[in-house]
Amino acid sequence: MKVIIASDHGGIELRKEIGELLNEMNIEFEDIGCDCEGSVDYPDYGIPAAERVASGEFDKGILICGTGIGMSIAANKVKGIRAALVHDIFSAKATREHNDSNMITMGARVIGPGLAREIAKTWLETDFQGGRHANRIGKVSEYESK
Ligand SMILES: O=C(CO)[C@H](O)[C@H](O)[C@H](O)COP(=O)(O)O
Repeated sequence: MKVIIASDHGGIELRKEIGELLNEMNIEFEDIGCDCEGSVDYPDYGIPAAERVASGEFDKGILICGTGIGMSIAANKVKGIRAALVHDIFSAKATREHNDSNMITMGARVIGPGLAREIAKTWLETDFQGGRHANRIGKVSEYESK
């Protein structure tokens, strides 16, 4: 599995924490920043990361901003991306099983590093269930392709 991670200025520390987790899990990943002193705009990092997941270069992506909301909105504009804003373990598991989410977003101003690590680990280790959920995802993809 190959994972891409990115954040804006609000998520730098948490993104580094997630990078450490990926190292511990022996998961190959690329960290595309930001490595910035001041403020940056989340679409400048979230959209390129989402494009690289949508293209198949990466299997999954983890995006972090202050709230996770901006990153989620931006990533979901990219065709083929199912980015889930997740701040609890139940949703982390459910969004893999039911939504086959290929990205998660988290807010570094919402949750702490311990929970963020557990969410990322759960999400990375959970498989899509297919079946009725595949039909539903198909309907979203069909609409997206119009
Ligand atoms: O949460 C975010 C977007 O949904 C961003 O990470 C920022 O935290 C938010 O936009 C606030 O930005 P600021 O420039 O740090 O005030």
